[in-house]
Amino acid sequence: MTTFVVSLFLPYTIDFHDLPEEAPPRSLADIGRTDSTRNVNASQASLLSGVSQSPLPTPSIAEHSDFFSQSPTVFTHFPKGELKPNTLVRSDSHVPEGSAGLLFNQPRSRADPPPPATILEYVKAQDASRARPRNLSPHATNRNHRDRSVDPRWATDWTVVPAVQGNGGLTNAVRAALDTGSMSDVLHVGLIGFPTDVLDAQKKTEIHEKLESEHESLTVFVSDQDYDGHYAHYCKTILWPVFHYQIPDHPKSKAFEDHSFKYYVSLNQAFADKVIANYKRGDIIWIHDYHLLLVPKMIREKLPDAQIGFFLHTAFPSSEVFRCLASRDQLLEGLLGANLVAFQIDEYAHHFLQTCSRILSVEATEDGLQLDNRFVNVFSCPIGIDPKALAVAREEGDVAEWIKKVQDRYAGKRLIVARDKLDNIRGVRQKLLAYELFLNKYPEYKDKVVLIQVATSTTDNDSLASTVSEIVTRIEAVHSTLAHQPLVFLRQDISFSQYLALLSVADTLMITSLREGMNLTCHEFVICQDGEGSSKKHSPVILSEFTGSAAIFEGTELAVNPWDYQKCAEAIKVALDMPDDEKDRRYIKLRDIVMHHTGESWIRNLTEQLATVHDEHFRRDMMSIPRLSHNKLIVNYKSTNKRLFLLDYEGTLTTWGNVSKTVLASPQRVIDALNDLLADNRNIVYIMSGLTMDELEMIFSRVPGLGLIAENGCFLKEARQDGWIAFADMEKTNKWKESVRSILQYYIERVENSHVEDRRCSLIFHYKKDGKVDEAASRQAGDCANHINDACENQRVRAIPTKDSVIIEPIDWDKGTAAKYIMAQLGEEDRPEFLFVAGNDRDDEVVFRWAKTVADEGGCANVETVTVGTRNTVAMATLTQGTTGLINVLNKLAKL
Ligand SMILES: O=P(O)(O)OC[C@H]1O[C@H](O[C@H]2O[C@H](CO)[C@@H](O)[C@H](O)[C@H]2O)[C@H](O)[C@@H](O)[C@@H]1O
Repeated sequence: MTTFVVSLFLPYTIDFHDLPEEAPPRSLADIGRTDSTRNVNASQASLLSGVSQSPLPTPSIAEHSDFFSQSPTVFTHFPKGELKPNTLVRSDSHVPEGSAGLLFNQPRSRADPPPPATILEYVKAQDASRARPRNLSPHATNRNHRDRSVDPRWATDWTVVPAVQGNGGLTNAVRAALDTGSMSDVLHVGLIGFPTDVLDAQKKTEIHEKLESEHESLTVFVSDQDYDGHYAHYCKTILWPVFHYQIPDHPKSKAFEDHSFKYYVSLNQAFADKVIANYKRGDIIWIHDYHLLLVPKMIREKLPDAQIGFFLHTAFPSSEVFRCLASRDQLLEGLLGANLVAFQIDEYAHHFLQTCSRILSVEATEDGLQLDNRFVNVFSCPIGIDPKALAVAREEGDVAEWIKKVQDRYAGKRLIVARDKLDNIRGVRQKLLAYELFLNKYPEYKDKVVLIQVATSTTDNDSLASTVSEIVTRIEAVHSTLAHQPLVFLRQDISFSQYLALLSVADTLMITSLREGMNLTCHEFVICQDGEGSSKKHSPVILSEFTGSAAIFEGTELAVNPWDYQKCAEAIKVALDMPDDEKDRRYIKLRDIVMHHTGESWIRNLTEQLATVHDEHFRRDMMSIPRLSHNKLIVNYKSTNKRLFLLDYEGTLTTWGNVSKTVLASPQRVIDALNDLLADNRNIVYIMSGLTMDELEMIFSRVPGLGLIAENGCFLKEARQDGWIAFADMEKTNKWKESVRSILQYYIERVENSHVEDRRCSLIFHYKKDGKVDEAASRQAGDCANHINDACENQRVRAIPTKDSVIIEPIDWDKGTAAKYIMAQLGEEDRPEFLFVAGNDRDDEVVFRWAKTVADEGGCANVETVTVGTRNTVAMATLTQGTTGLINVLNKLAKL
């Protein structure tokens, strides 16, 4: 049994080391590196050898950069500088887009340049392309076009090296799970991290084979156009900002049109095809992150029984933000191909449930989403780090040396450290503004504190970079003196050893992301702060409340709202002034959390959860639910003297129609079957229904002794008794109805031909128009259900969207609670020896579940639950002949 770990980038890439290096791309300067960064320069070398020390008490910013510019080659990305496959990497890798090729010798993209940034230019380009003669290749007139043909120079020597880009947290978690045996037989599926148009077919085959046979990796090859269009354009320009609450609506934004969605689809399809071609029955498929949202559905279409899990590493926004995406339906439907969709924290899972219920009008429950013929479980499970491997890495290589160097260089200073990718979501601008405010507000700290901010740049964020530069310059101009610079702003990455050293000596770590799925840097900080004697720090973490990590740190961090500069400035002061005993108290809890939520336990939880839900889905699948065995039923019926029947009405004993339109007289054969059953006084029979008490009385007036459950469990007429029992408190009911009615009024005004049906204990919002449901109406209905669920949470009511209505009913009373009551009333003496439950719909599942508990707990020896519907169910048996089949069964029993 193989586990496919499907994520955009493989944990490996290729270095074509013997080849003359490719010319750097135009954006190189933006990335903040030059080609010389591949070599250690003289001053860095002398610094590294420890020969040179700055003559100034504290160095200038440029010298600070020199101080940290150890040897920015690929080796500095790994502990001990080893290029060992499966090595530990930084969890939040933050490798700037397109920069991996600067570390290794790798081809550049042959794809056409991106569409112009402004709408105006885009329209001009479109017009020009339309005016082009038909028989001419569009590339022939494109001056920027790069030659797409293969280049024989790349048929050179190459080696497999660990990748620096991709999801470091995932790589570390898989490695830890393999080490501990929580996982075995893994097959990674992904890109090798650079554009491959330039490689010939033979080279691609060689690479594919080597990675498959020696590194358990299946390489997905896509065209450079798909690669760029998918990653740089759709993922980075549209999905990434939206998933982090930034709607790209600036007129200059390239996201004005989803021109790149087609590349997203195409790359997702290539991933799905690769998995499908290599899948064997019983394999497990895990798909990771926002780059591959469509893959679950694409795989499900070809492998209906496969065990598919999806984990989203980023945040998932509120439905109000998600709905701005033009391809929102396809993206959600893509995810719903999985058996399990998992998120870092409950908040994101909740947003996803709400978004699906709102946009796709599907029923959301606490556990997941009920689709027409399948259930998709939704779950949250935070990723973590590998604390053991990190602790070992801290003891190795030149980490101790760097700790010493940093301590010496900043002796007597309090250090605030941070390492972020310089993109809009990391809140670096906000952090600098808060720090500036701190320096202004608390001048007594000016000479005592240094913020070391490592900002790994992105390729395409000129405006953010210049805003940040302005703030850096201002802080320097106002607060730096000849002897002290309170800000060290590094526009390039530091080595792994320096990173561990900085985290070890810091007096606080400051993370101010505006949104972030998790943020594993602060987990790594916690581990680095541990130690004995003088190496023990236990410094606090200042952490944005908008990160997943803040949700699991339970207040042991100093939580901040990054937009609240005053509070952020105060948090810095609190962190620096914190007494040791409080530091220790917070630290011990933080460490427990980080040690508990590890990458390895994350994999274990996800694997277990997926196996459980897949098994459940498989059992629920109609194909695997056995047909009702008439023989067994007859034998059990004949051998028992106390029998209880709970029979759903609409859709089970009579053909399904809208609740309000069900014919108020039941077919004679139903009446006859029920009367025949009741003729045997060893039988107790109940009808379960959404209809009102009056409606049921009218329909079953000719079946004396029949028990009735009205309005889905809110009212009960006990078998062979007169009068009704009301479970719901009518005063409370009238109160919630009043609030719900006012919400419904808003939707009635907006949805043509909609109306509200008022039942005693429930309200039904009907929105079917001329027998059809239009898309806009069903979207409004989804909104309506969410609106009610949010607003009336405390009133114990829920709104459930169905295909043509929204049912608003109490949470505390349902058919299951009525069934439980009936059983309790029968008492020990009359406890049934035979229990038969029949239903067809969502609201019957609670009764099936209750009956199963009765059987499991030994409350009844012969329990049979049967569904006449086609939905997923927990019922033990199915009756494919529908209502007719059920009536035949009842007739048969009555005649025995
Ligand atoms: O920049 P990308 O190649 O598109 O990848 C996105 C980011 O992936 C990783 O971060 C995500 O996963 C982390 C671990 O689950 C989580 O902490 C973070 O919040 C997620 O965004 C990677 O660490 C980042 O460098 C990438 O930018």
